[in-house]
Amino acid sequence: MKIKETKLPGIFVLTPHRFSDARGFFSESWSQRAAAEQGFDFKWVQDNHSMSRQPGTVRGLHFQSPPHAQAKLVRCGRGVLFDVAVDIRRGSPTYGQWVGEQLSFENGKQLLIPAGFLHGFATQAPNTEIIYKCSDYYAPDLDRGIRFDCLQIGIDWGLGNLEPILSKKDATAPSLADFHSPFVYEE
Ligand SMILES: Cc1cn([C@H]2C[C@H](O)[C@@H](COP(=O)(O)OP(=O)(O)O[C@H]3O[C@@H](C)C(=O)[C@@H](O)[C@H]3O)O2)c(=O)[nH]c1=O
Repeated sequence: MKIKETKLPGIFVLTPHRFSDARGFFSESWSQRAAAEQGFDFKWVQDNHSMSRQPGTVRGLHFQSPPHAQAKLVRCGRGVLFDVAVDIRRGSPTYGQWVGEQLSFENGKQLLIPAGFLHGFATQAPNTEIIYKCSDYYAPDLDRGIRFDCLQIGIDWGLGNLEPILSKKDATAPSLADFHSPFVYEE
């Protein structure tokens, strides 16, 4: 497993080794032991899987509030997507900053996003599937969102000419300016 921190401290790209042979490949997509050797201490309790039919589907930006905040480990099962994390920890030197990584079935990359960050993604191919581990269970009352096109964050989703396809909830989400984050930065 190759582990590389992104330009946004706290967000990592994990690339599992693929053992290829005539049949295809094998990889360990997560190893608690390998992660512990890197100083990571995540315990996953829920796996999510969603599929988006149309390229240009944007889901996000989402987070769950404490006491059920979620860390996430995200990968692409089929197709291609642009996965994004945004720092929303109050007092963080990188508050409001974002990082994006292209995740695909082909490249096998995973994005590790701790609690305290927004998560969202845009699909770049038909029928794209995302699979992600979560460190806490879904808590609908604590499910929150920020606009994917919030000007203060300024994410370049790489949509080109595609009109973003959003859920109703995401289309009416507030921007960062109208938001008091429940997360506080700890050094
Ligand atoms: C997130 C979630 C949703 N649901 C249900 C609620 C709803 O009826 C249906 C669709 O939910 P949503 O519209 O919120 O799905 P979606 O927009 O895909 O939400 C997800 O977006 C990505 C970016 C994340 O990071 C996730 O944490 C989650 O917020 O699925 C669950 O049962 N469990 C879950 O964990």
